[in-house]
Amino acid sequence: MDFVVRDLEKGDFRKGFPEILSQLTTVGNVSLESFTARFEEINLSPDYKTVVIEDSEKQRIIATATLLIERKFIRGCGKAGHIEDVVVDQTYRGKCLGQRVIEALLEAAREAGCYKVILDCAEANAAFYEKCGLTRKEIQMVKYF
Ligand SMILES: CC(=O)SCCNC(=O)CCNC(=O)[C@H](O)C(C)(C)COP(=O)(O)OP(=O)(O)OC[C@H]1O[C@@H](n2cnc3c(N)ncnc32)[C@H](O)[C@@H]1OP(=O)(O)O
Repeated sequence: MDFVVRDLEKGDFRKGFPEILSQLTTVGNVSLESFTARFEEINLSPDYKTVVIEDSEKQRIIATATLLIERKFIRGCGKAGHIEDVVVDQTYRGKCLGQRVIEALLEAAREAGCYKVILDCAEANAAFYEKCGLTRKEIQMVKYF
């Protein structure tokens, strides 16, 4: 099987990008137009990076994860990376593809000069992130609107 790790492209809408995200959470109504508008918006920013893995034989997106770079005042106006929306298609799990997308984002964060990368996850996924080299720290809090 031929797996390619690369940045998200406009054509990925038709290669199953919304479907892969629906294995993580509720995607809602995302049309090609709204996907394209959001893609163009984040593509202009140096502070967003969404990576995907494509099964090139099937031309399907089988994994994705996003890095957001926060520009801080603390730490000498340092930058912190936030990893979000990590998912691997259920038929491809256990093949180190999750690890590959995380490694790609950690490297991107390092290259962008981030002093740390953080993320929130369920207890059930903590061991996966520990395998990727992250460690536990503090707790998550939320308020939905
Ligand atoms: C910040 C966020 O977005 S959190 C949301 C995370 N995403 C989800 O919960 C969506 C549903 N789950 C998934 O998509 C996948 O199961 C993922 C992304 C969590 C893991 O992806 P996979 O490709 O299956 O993981 P991968 O094969 O790279 O695993 C790497 C290592 O972690 C281990 N691992 C993976 N998942 C788990 C787990 N839930 N518990 C314990 N160990 C795990 C693997 O066994 C492997 O260890 P090894 O190197 O010793 O063999």
